[in-house]
Parts: sequence; structure tokens; C-alpha cells
Amino acid sequence: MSVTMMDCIAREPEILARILDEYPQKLAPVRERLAQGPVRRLLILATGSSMNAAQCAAYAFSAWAQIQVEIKEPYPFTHYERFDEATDWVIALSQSGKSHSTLQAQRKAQAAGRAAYCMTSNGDSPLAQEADALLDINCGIEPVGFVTLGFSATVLNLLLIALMAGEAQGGISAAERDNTLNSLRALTQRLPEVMRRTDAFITRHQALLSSAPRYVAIGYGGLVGVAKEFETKFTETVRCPSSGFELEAYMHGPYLEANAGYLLLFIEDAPDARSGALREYMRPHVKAALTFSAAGDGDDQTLALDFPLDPLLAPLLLIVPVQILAFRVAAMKGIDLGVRIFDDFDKVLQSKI
Ligand SMILES: O=P(O)(O)OC[C@H]1O[C@](O)(CO)[C@@H](O)[C@@H]1O
Repeated sequence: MSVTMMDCIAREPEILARILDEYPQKLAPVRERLAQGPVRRLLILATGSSMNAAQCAAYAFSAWAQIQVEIKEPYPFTHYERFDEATDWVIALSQSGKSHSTLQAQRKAQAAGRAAYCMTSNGDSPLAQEADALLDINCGIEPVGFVTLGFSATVLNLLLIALMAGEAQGGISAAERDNTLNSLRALTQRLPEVMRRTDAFITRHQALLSSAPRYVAIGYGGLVGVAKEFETKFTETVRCPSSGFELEAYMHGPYLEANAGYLLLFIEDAPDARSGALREYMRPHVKAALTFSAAGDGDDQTLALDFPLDPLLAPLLLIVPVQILAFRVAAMKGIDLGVRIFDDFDKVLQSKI
């Protein structure tokens, strides 16, 4: 039998634990870069899920290492932008290592005199081959195109890079580093329980989850990356109109499209007054306003994971219910993810090489 998206999600606890054990070796190029001098402005070139993963981890760089992260869509960076000379580190992030736009952007950074660090799970890929240094995501090549395992592995690696930078640049102590590593290990061990709770929640709400014509997720801070990945994953798998918004940005226009068919999903690390106020305002106007929360035991409308944690780590936990939700709602809609559609797309459009 072929490997499914759910098989990949189920491997996350094991693979994330491995990444935590092996990162000092696998991310050795990060140490070498940090030894060359401080990093203040990091440019991450990435598209799709890889861009969303970068958004999940970006604030850890500023909090722990005082690094300003810019995440750029590769194509406009290549074709419309002047290279910012203040950039002192460039990571071209592509899980497959085959996105053509990211390859072109990597070349532009190299032409601007910057060493390109390629972060990928495929060391033989075109991006890896042309890069100046390789950052191995250390999850193997994901056999399913709708990436989940690679997404979570990317977020964890980026958090670990931020941690290494934080320690090297004096932003955090060795004790703080160890506390964070312990929290990450505990998070990884919590994932099987997260999966069980998510399954039960989805089964309970099956009727409304399967019948909505429009899905919207809302997050804040690093959880915007989770909301954006909701958009990417639902669009790829559920194939109904789906969007992810930043909490405050949602209040500037997007709410106006809400109607009685609309399914809203709030993503919270802990009870949040602003997110809660929006949910209560919107609830009478929509089919359902559900919440995924890292904290608490929750109510009928809330999947509560009862695992309070540092908000900077929360995306790594809260992405898992989103991934399972995409897989299960696709199945409820009768979509067979094993059947390829638009099979000639990459051949014709050359977006992946
Ligand atoms: O991280 P990569 O391999 O560059 O892929 C970026 C995006 O391209 C896709 O694989 C589609 O081509 C998406 O699923 C993914 O989010």
C-alpha cells in the first residue's frame, strides 16, 4: 500500500525526536556561519509550505538572537527587488530542493556575493547542488506531495537554528537553551496525545466540518504561519475555498465575506482576549467558530491540547491538528489524495524542476 499523508503525520514524534538528538551534527554549518560573525538580518527565500514554516519560526530569531528575519517569495525577489546589502545571512528553503523560483532566488543572492545556505530534505536536489552550504532538514524525502512531516521538521530545525544563534550571540544562556530543548522534547512526546484528541474532536464535529463550503483560519504571532499552512494544506487537499489570516488583519476587510456557511477556526497558544472577542462577535454570523488551543481542557467548540507552552514553540504543536484536519476533511469530502490531479502541471509550467 502506498504511503498516505496520515502515515507521514504519524511519524512526526519519531522524526522530531531524531532531529532533536542529531541537530548538533546536522546543523554544523550554522555553527560555522555564526563563528564568522554576528547575524543581524536573515533573509529566508521560500514559497508555499516552506514560507509558512519560516513564518512559524521567525519570531524566535528576533526574541532569542535579535535577528531580524525577512521572508521573501522567491520570484518577486529575483525579478523586481534590489538586493538589500544589509542582509548578512541567506537561507534558501525548499523541502524538495526543486522549486525553480527558489533556485533562481538562490542564484541572485549568490550573485550579490552572499553564501547561500540551502535548507532542504534532499541533498541531491538542484538547490542543494548549487548551494554554498547544506542545512539538512533530516526527515528524509517525504513520499507524499502534501507535505506534513517535512513542514514540522522544517519548523523544528528553524527553531533550533534560532536557538543556536541566540546562544552564540548572547541572547540566551546555556541554561535557557537547555530549558527550551527540554520543552521541545516534551512537546514531541505530547504529539501522540495531540493526535488522539484531534481525532476525537474531528469525529465529534464531522457533520459541520464536512459540509462547509468555505474555511478560514485565524492566528497571531508565529501562529500566523499555522493559519497560512492551513490555507495551503486545505487548498491542496480539501480543494474548497480556504484562507489563513493574521488576527488583526482579518478585522480589516476579510470579515465582511462571512456568512452562515462559513467555518472559522481560531488558533491560540492560550486564551487570548482579542482572538476571543472576535470569535464571540463572529459566532452568530457563521456556521461554526471552532478553536484549536494549546492550553486548557476546552469546551465542545474547542480542541484544547492541555499543554501550556512558550508561544514561540506553539506553532510546532498546533500545526499537527491542522494537518490531521486537512487529511480527514478531504476524506469526508470524498477526495482520494492518492489520485494525482493536474499530473502534467510541473512538466508544462516548470515550477518544480
Ligand atoms: O518547499 P518546496 O519543495 O520548495 O515546495 C514549495 C511548495 O511547492 C509545492 O510542493 C507545490 O509545487 C507545495 O506543496 C509546497 O508548499
